Amino acid sequence: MSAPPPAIRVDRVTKTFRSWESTEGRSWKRPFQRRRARRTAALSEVGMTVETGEFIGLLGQNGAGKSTLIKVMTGLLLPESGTARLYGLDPYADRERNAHTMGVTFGQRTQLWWDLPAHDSFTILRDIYGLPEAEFRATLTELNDVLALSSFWDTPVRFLSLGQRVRCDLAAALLHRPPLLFLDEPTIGLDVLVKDQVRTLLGDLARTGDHTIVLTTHDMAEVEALCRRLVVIDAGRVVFDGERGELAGAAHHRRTVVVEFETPPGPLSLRTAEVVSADGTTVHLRPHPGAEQRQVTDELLSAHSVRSVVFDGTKVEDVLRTLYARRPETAAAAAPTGGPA
Ligand SMILES: Nc1ncnc2c1ncn2[C@@H]1O[C@H](COP(=O)(O)OP(=O)(O)OP(=O)(O)O)[C@@H](O)[C@H]1O
Repeated sequence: MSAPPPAIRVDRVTKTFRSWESTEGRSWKRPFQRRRARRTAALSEVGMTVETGEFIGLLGQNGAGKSTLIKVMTGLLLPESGTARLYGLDPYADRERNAHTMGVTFGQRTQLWWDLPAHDSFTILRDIYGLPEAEFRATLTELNDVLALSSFWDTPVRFLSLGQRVRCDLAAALLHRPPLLFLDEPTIGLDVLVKDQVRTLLGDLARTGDHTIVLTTHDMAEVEALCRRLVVIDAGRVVFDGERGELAGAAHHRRTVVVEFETPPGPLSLRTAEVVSADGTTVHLRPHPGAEQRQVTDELLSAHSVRSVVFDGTKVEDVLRTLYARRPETAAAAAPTGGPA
């Protein structure tokens, strides 16, 4: 018997957007200004496979292509080349079947009926998914315990604050208990307490091993708390796909060390690190590639009176900064095409 297909398989997906830009600058005085076409390669030959039970962080700078990839994976957009499959099914052609197995949130945009109270949207979704009443009530009670929705779920969605709306969107995505979740910035606009609760909820779902979760976020604390595997997109291309702990090596990221000496150490020559800067008793070092934290500390302590040694730059955020800085041109993917229209 062949193995079941992975939860997600994306193979060489490319998506280019065409838009128009003025060649003469914007002005209401020039309504018939000349325009030229602009091509944006939002995704270029993107590939990845996500097995059932994985929780991946899909990361990248603004405009990197994360939302476009989620739209392709969820069948909202057709790629111009390449394929996407969810449990072996085409997300676009089989979107009705897939709707039962996946939940999607787009933090920036609501999936709820704008003029209806959120609770009415939940009831409509109950009917769309054919959920038994008892199951619907039990799930909604659980979600309400975590997301505290009941004080505003009778208010039309368009009157909700961003944080309230995002919480309702999250509940709508989880209502039919889908095994596959695409969460595009699910905690945007949430206060710290609700953010913590959502993080706990996602962590609990992940621990069951039954849920496959793709999370995009600009909150690196969230990534460190939840995601073991990271896929980093830059200018529409996958530039890293691996364990979180491997990211620093792949980015050639070197941490810095801030050493506070008892007295100014004078010129320093170390086997394990180079001096980046020195100011009185404070010295910034950069460990040589391969030098471990303990080796640097041992060398410092063996020859000097040291007050403190702080290793910096170990966070995902610091490593991503290094990774992005390695790219020659930030806007490499966007290029004007053709002449004036
Ligand atoms: N409908 C569209 N028409 C034209 N260009 C688009 C369209 N949608 C996205 N783009 C462009 O495609 C690129 C990728 O956009 P996308 O929304 O996927 O980025 P993102 O990584 O999700 O960014 P962010 O973190 O800011 O949400 C951007 O340059 C964006 O301007």
